[in-house]
Amino acid sequence: MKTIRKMVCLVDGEHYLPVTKSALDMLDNLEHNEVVAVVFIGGTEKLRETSEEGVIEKLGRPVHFGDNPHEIPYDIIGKVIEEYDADVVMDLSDEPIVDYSKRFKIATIVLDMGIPYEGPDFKFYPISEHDILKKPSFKILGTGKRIGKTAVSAYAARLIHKKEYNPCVVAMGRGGPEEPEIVHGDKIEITPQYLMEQSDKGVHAASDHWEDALMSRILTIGCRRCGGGMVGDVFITNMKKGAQIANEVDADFIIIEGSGAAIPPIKTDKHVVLVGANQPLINIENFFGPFRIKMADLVVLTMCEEPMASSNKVKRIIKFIKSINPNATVIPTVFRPKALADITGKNVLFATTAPDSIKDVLIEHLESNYDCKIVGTTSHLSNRPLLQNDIEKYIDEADVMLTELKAAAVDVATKDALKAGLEVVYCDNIPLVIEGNYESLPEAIIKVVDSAITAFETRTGA
Ligand SMILES: Nc1ncnc2c1ncn2[C@@H]1O[C@H](COP(=O)(O)OP(=O)(O)OP(=O)(O)O)[C@@H](O)[C@H]1O
Ligand SMILES: O=C(O)[C@@H](COP(=O)(O)O)OP(=O)(O)O
Repeated sequence: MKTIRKMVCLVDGEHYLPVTKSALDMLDNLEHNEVVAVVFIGGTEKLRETSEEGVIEKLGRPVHFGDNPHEIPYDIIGKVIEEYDADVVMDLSDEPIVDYSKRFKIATIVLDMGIPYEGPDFKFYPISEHDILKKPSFKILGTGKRIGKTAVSAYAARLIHKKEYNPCVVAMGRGGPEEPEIVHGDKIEITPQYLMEQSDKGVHAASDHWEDALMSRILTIGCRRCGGGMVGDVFITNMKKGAQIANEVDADFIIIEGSGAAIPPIKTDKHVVLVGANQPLINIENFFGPFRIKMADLVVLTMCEEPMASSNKVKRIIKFIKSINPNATVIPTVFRPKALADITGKNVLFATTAPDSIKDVLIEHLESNYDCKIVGTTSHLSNRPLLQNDIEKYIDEADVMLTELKAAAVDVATKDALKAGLEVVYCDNIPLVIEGNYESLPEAIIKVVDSAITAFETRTGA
């Protein structure tokens, strides 16, 4: 037997009330649907009856109003959903009361309460979350691709390990394995030759769980996903299986890592949200950027330097994040490369996915910190033909291929370098907090870990 859907409808004064009433009656007459309440979200043009009592009488059901008739009562929408324990919100309004941006704001509120938001030609679903983890956990999600989720995930795993908790990472990626794959970064030595063997077997050996395992030397579990919706759900993923494996392995804290702007469909105790200051402001401040930001206990704002982001842009993003999620800690950072093996005095060919515009900063950092010479750089690690051209250009001058473990790092960069007799050294991206009055990143991460452990213990009585 299907249950009845309790529906809250959003209506306005830009529709003639009898027209709105006929839509409400129609929705009410649908089998399995009950309009439990109406929220009046503004407008006057078609109202002959302007008193609240008059509108309630004309619509024939409970109607809720905000204090200011010229503003959408976002808070009232949330309260009404709660009061009526609604299952869905149906929007019967239109321009000029709602526009695209206002609808995304409404959607953010509704979806955050775990129910769908519908209109005549759209339906947004809340994200799915499997409640299956049997250990304390947090998840790392982001507002876009290549903004540092993996770098921060690996950094957090190392910190947690130092605290003598035993973490594992479950990562999903679009190049992940058909069946969740365990990489024992804690036990095996992940050498370039070992990664080549994996790659020759058809494995995407530069997938995020390999990167996490190499950078942090902990156990990781790799999963795949296809598709990413606007809110953050994926179309398919084997992450549920991956999370179940995490319950069984020798680890006592679980980091669940997202892919692109897709949110891992696994319920966790806390959330770390990565936002790239290099991203267009519209994607951070509008659409479903705020939905992700509101989930955060900690926001790591990455790429906070020129030319990716001016200091004014960074300040504006921090202010915006604090305005919509005042409880979250916000830490602005930049990334700097760290070689995982000695490259002192070597001639280095550096392969990265970082944009060309930051190349000189990264070269300067490597040369001054490692006393090496960067004889060539390619920022085409994720474009195989261009990468191959760049490698051919510089390979004769280099002793070492220094590469991030991403994209074509194994099947092209490592392979070509080994073939040419070069040493291959992998490179991590370390988040550093920018100058200013900000919390320490390690402390903020450990705070999230501790609060996740407390939340887990409270939730499970453990
Ligand atoms: N100083 C910098 N400025 C801009 N980009 C940088 C800088 N340093 C590193 N990067 C780039 O930042 C990105 C960080 O990638 P990271 O993998 O951590 O992000 P992600 O969101 O997890 O993506 P993926 O899942 O592909 O690994 C890389 O492309 C790296 O080359
Ligand atoms: O493309 C993706 O799904 C991952 C990387 O995938 P893998 O290479 O790890 O499979 O990158 P992200 O979007 O997290 O920045």
